[in-house]
Amino acid sequence: MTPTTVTAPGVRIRDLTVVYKTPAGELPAVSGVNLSLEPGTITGVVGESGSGKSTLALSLLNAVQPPGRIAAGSVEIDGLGDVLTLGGEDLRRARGRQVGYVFQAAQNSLNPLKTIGKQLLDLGRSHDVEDLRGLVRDAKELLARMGMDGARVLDSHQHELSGGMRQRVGIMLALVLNAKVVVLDEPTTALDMITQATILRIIREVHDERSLTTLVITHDVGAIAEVADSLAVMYGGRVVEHGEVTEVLGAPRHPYTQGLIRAIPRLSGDISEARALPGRPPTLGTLPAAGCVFRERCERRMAVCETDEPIPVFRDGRTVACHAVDHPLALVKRKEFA
Ligand SMILES: Nc1ncnc2c1ncn2[C@@H]1O[C@H](COP(=O)(O)OP(=O)(O)OP(=O)(O)O)[C@@H](O)[C@H]1O
Repeated sequence: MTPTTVTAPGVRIRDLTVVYKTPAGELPAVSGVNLSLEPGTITGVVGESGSGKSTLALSLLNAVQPPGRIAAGSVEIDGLGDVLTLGGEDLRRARGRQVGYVFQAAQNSLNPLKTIGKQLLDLGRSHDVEDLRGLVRDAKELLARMGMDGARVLDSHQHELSGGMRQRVGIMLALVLNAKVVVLDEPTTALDMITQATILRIIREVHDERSLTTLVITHDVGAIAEVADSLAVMYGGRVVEHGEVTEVLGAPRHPYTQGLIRAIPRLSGDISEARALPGRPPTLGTLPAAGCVFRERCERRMAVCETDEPIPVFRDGRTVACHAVDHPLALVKRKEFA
């Protein structure tokens, strides 16, 4: 592994809106999202299926595909600029070199006809890596770092590897070009709990060793606590809460985060204490056009939630978008004197 002295870059997502074309017109899957990834940290993004996590991850690589489209916003990465203004060759180079990624279902995205080693060389050539021997050496070291026999893995086809091994190969391919920003979308999906824990630990170690800025998408709130520094909670295309992971999980403020945490089954204690969040998350077609997107499922729903979308408010190291949390009295007053 090449030691590096370069400091980790920061990433600033500003007012990001991504829409998908549907029979009912273009509808937002990500709506006005603001999120900063602090240099050298791991940010986890959690939320139920359909909350916009993968769409957000794709935006970091300007890789949203039709029928999707980035309708507004910017994604500034230190040393690279606004990724959303990059195109063609610049964008292709940035992906892999500056922003490494493992997309959802990475285990299935390897080419079944080529050995992993051949795919590694293809990747190196497509990024004009001159020292291909060095690349192979780095790949082997990374694989060894993840507890695998590098030479054997590079000689294998994907069908010769287990799910956990393929997942680690995906992570190796995301890291091997020395990208400083790494996006991992559901890196542990479909793995058993022990393998999940191992992969998350490896992600944390490699992140620290290489001084990266990392985004990890998952629907597994329990698993993310082990690996992330900060946690963003998404619902209906919005980031409804964001803060330090221990604080968000230890003292959640948004009613949705509270519900998500109550729904985690605990290994110790009564399993019946885990209470599933009532109702279902919205789809693009059922997202309300005005007001709070979570109100249908919210036990703290108020009249204002029907009409006004809550604005994210930063207080005490935490950003929360909820009328009930944000100055409930001030809102009542505002209504009274309006
Ligand atoms: N290609 C597409 N065409 C139309 N709608 C889409 C498309 N891709 C995603 N969507 C919709 O956009 C919304 C956000 O999807 P996204 O995959 O980003 O959510 P997610 O939180 O990553 O969900 P999951 O955990 O299931 O992957 C969903 O309502 C989804 O149905």
